[in-house]
Amino acid sequence: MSEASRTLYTTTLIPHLSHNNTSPLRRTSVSPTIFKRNSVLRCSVSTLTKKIPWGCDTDSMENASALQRWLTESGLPEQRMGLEKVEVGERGLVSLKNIRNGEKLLFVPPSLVISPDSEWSNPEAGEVLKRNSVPDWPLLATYLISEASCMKSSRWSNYISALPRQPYSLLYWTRAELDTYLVASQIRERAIERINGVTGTYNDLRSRIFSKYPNLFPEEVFNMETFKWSFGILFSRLVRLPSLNERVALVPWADMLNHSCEVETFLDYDKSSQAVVFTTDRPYQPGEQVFISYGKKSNGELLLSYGFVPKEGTNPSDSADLSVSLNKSDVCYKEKLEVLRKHGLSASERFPIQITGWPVELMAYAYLVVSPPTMARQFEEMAVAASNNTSNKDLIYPEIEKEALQFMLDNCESSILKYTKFLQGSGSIDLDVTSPSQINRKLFLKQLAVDLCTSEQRILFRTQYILRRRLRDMKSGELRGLSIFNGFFRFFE
Ligand SMILES: C[S@@+](CC[C@H](N)C(=O)[O-])C[C@H]1O[C@@H](n2cnc3c(N)ncnc32)[C@H](O)[C@@H]1O
Repeated sequence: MSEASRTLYTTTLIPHLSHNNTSPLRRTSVSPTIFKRNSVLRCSVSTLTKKIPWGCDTDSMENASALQRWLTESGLPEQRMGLEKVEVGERGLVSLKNIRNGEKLLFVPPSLVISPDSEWSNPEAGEVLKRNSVPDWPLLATYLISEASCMKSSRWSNYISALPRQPYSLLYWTRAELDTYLVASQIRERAIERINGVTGTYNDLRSRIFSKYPNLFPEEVFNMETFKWSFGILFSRLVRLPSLNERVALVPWADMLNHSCEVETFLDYDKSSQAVVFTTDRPYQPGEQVFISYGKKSNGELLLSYGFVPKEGTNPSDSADLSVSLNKSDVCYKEKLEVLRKHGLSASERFPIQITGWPVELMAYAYLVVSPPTMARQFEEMAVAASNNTSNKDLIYPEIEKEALQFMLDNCESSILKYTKFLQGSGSIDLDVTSPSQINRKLFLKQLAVDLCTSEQRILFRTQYILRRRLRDMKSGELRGLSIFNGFFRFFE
């Protein structure tokens, strides 16, 4: 949600644990030091699994009010905002008084923040994860499940009860839904990568840790479904706090704030007030919903992590990924792939295009794809520029500029065609449902996909227009040059 969280979400999305072990659960003997007396029975007992409150309906105000009461009793100072049903984001924080521009709000004390150092209601489980050096994200995902399973005996029970039972992120879309609704958008690939990342992380934890301590981590509680839930919560609520060395944290109350593309204010830890705050960048009148920014994210990235798409044309950070590939029939295919790999790239790459233009990395990749064998000595510098690892970014090769622009135009046009096909056919998508709730879900997902594809296609149309105009200008420049040359030729004749 904070500006700093952007890098986390947009790069290596899931912390890396090795993803290669997908073998079925092995039940090994329990470590004697861990399996002490009734160590776990306090919390994660399988018969209670069904009673565990994995959050509530996304618009439940009952649990939200209980959360607010508990936070106040636990040290949250008096607030200038209240938690209410809102038009944007279902539940959100609404101004109770006049709020000035530049005012600090929230003041959530560290004791009400969940971080990788938070105490576990079941300390043995926490110790096992820490002994195994589990990184922050899977650690927090396991922590949330563990605390949820402790129900009322967890100090976070009011917080967990107010979390959405099914976060809106793309983690909850089935493969068939992704294939049907996001067929045109590159976000589909990113969603699949993310789902695979979560699955791999869970499988790794299961084989390395959970299966060795089944009493601490019973599969009835710590399974793929509950991990999908906890990762969904992390993707849509976790923040990085720049003033605390980018520490990741869940900040109850602050995470009830919804996102607006029109504000540029982020959550952070404020050393002077020793609390998590944000500073408004506009005034609010009583009754108005107060917003923060979840970071400079494209509509696709907002859909991926948070499950919503801003209104068309309202997101200045919006972009559409263009996918480009080396040509397999290129005589230099092997050499080009080698230099790309050397600089961390592959035979197919995605580059984000904005309404204002394309990145220099894409142009460098295009140069490499179209460059002839005679330019082999420049392959390396093109790959370096494409990989974003150089200060000398603005490469220009006038002799192949036209081919590079044409290559980008061809890719852009074939991508536009996919969007057009999806958008034209979206009215006739077979919803194939058997219940009213299913039809609601399908219509909801379809609307999100149509909104996303419309905004991405708009960016590609603009890119197509600019590319066509440049190519036309280059051609007319060439023609002008040619006619001047012909004029000289006649003169000398
Ligand atoms: C950090 S939570 C914000 C609180 C949330 N509304 C709640 O009731 O729990 C993020 C979630 O809020 C919703 N949300 C935030 N900003 C939104 C927006 N501009 N439009 C639609 N939904 C939004 C999305 O469901 C997102 O996954």
